Amino acid sequence: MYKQIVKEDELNLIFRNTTNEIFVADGQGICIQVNPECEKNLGIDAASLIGTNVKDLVSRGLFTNSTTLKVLEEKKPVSLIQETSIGQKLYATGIPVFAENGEISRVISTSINITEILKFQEKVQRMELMLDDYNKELASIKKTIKFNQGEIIASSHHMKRVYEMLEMITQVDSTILLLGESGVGKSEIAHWIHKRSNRSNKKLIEVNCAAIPSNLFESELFGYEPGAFSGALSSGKRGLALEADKGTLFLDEIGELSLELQSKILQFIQSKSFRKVGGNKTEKSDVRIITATNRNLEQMVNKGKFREDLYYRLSVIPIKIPPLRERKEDLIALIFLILDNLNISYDKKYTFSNTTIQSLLNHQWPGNIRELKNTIERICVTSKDEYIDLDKSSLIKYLYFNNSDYINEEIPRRSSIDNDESITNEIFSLENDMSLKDRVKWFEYEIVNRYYKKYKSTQQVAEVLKTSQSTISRKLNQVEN
Ligand SMILES: Nc1ncnc2c1ncn2[C@@H]1O[C@H](COP(=O)(O)OP(=O)(O)OP(=O)(O)O)[C@@H](O)[C@H]1O
Repeated sequence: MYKQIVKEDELNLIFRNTTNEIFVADGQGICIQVNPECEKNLGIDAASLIGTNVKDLVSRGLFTNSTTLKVLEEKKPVSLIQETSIGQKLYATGIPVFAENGEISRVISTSINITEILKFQEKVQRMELMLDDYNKELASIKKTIKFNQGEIIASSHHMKRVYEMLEMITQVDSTILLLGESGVGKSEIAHWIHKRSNRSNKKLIEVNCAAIPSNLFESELFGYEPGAFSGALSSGKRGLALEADKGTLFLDEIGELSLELQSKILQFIQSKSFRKVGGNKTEKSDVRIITATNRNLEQMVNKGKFREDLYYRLSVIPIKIPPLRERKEDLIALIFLILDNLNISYDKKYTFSNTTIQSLLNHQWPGNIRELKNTIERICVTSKDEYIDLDKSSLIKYLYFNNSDYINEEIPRRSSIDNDESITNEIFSLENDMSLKDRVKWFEYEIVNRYYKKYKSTQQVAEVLKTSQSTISRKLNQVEN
């Protein structure tokens, strides 16, 4: 049988080279031996420790919680955590060695340095707390992300006020005027109001005043009698106002109506009655009216472009929906909502990196929610991976809307312009007094108009020119009104 003989110098070698600290004291608690690891942990050399009572070392503040003292007191093995004066944290175990007389002759303490482990543990705890905070934040975002189930995203101060107002007015029948830039969500809000009103079991009829040509507007809205005009259906037409009876009539882009049509609308709002085109019978329709515009109606009233009496009738409850750039707090919720909806529609799991979210948050979104939604959709559907990591400069190529799409000022009428060629000449002429801004607007109008002549549909032009139908209608109307 192999008999293991360990020589003393070999034991010494092990004692000196172990990475665990070894501290040996006698039965009185006087230090009699330490290894180099102990010198390292305490920041003091062996000579200053050996021969000193542990009580003195503790009272000098060299370390806290002495295993030696505890073992001497309890006469059994103990384990505890110590901290040394140089900031090391040790997990120490002390073991008593008994002499034949039953007294403790030695206390052997070994320790492992757990400073780094504790730091790591602290880091993990901090991360867990952060994760907890993120989860809470996410839960609160998810609470507001319920637009489809009937909630409006209102994390920002501005939108909270709008939301409070909306909640107050859903049950009353007052006329509402929704104001705000293109794409802020006016139509969505009109639908939201209807769904919450006591008319929700009836229809909401949406009429885009800019999309229906002026000459057809009256017959579309109020209907017509058989044979009322050439090309009319022989059965006549009921009209949208009657379709909306007991429900809601939503007149979008009300600022685009001609003065003549404005008077017809005023008459209808005042009396809730109308006559079909070609008819002489008075029809009644009980509708709640919601209107919306991205125009400055007050300014239009001052310029004589909008009837003052109609303006006052419509703005019984005016609600201004702030642009996205003024409600950054809603942006994050909208990003996640749009992404969620997209994932549902395309059965995908698109996720955005922090950089992508930050780039989206930093953009001003002149086209508001519509621009945000289109951009997110473009980013996702053109991405090879479901995990999308996009920085600010890469975001630019997904933004196809241009600020001028959202400006609603009018172009001054130039009566001298009557054909394509003279328009182009005038725009580029060095002789006239037109400002650069007006020339750009005329130029835009020209492009849109030429496409309109070709396609005869604002919807198709919008698709070709990659913008919204309302933008196209507005640009056409800027000069035609
Ligand atoms: N809170 C919302 N959550 C998700 N999508 C929204 C929200 N609000 C609006 N949208 C989306 O943004 C787009 C623009 O909204 P909407 O048509 O309601 O704007 P608008 O202010 O009526 O614009 P315009 O003046 O051009 O008619 C739509 O696609 C709509 O579905």
